[in-house]
Amino acid sequence: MWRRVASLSSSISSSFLAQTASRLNTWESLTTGIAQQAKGVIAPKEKTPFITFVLGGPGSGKGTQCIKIVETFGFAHLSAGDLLRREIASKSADGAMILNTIKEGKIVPSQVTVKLIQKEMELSDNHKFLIDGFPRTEENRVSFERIIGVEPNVVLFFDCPEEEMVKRVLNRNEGRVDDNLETIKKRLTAFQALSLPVINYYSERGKLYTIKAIGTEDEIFEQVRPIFAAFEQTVG
Ligand SMILES: Nc1ncnc2c1ncn2[C@@H]1O[C@H](COP(=O)(O)OP(=O)(O)OP(=O)(O)O)[C@@H](O)[C@H]1O
Ligand SMILES: O=c1ccn([C@@H]2O[C@H](COP(=O)(O)O)[C@@H](O)[C@H]2O)c(=O)[nH]1
Ligand SMILES: [Mg+2]
Repeated sequence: MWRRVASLSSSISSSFLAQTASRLNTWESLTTGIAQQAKGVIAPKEKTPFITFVLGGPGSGKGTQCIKIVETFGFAHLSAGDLLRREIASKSADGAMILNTIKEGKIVPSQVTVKLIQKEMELSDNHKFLIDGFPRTEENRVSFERIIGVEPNVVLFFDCPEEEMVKRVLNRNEGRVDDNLETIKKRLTAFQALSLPVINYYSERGKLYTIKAIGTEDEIFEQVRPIFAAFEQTVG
């Protein structure tokens, strides 16, 4: 089971710990983890987490390529959209709010999404994560760093022409409430206004890998493969 507490020595600075101590929820999860480890309840973490953010507009092929990355490189796939749809299906307290937000092509409050991602990471046996469709805004990005306390190692950007994205989404046929022309237009606008700044942020920090997301699924994966192959030795 992945525990962020176990990566303290390698990825969290002492100043981060001091900041974290002032945030009750995070501190609780840290201290609980430490106490459990001291009691031998959970195994100490053996590997540092390796985090990939998978970004791109609606229908750019993020989910499709994530399946291939999982098959080939053994990552855990956490789709933020799927986690939110699961909340709707489970009729949780946030379900109705999430449904309305998705129908409107808007972005769910960061705290809600980050908590869902955090829970999945903590439950996972894996240390290699593909976080698909997140962060969608600068605020999402900052929240993730603040709550989870780590930055991504790699950020993939599936760069796809709008016309192609619209065509793919309208043909998807999975019964999604947001796969209609009206919502797609809103999602594309949100992507341009809110998500591109996140992509630029990671580009400036040398973490961005841009994939030309046109062609067959296999052709696109041949652009993705060498990125993870290059990390395989070090990541495990
Ligand atoms: N290279 C491709 N060529 C044609 N169709 C594709 C390609 N890749 C994916 N698709 C199809 O396009 C649709 C959208 O793909 P996918 O669900 O992977 O996109 P996504 O980026 O995850 O979208 P969203 O952000 O809306 O979840 C799916 O029906 C998928 O099968
Ligand atoms: O981090 C996120 C991820 C998704 N959303 C909302 O869900 C839909 C669908 O997401 P997909 O990644 O396309 O499955 C998206 O349009 C947003 O409304 C979100 O708010 N935050
Ligand atoms: Mg998807």
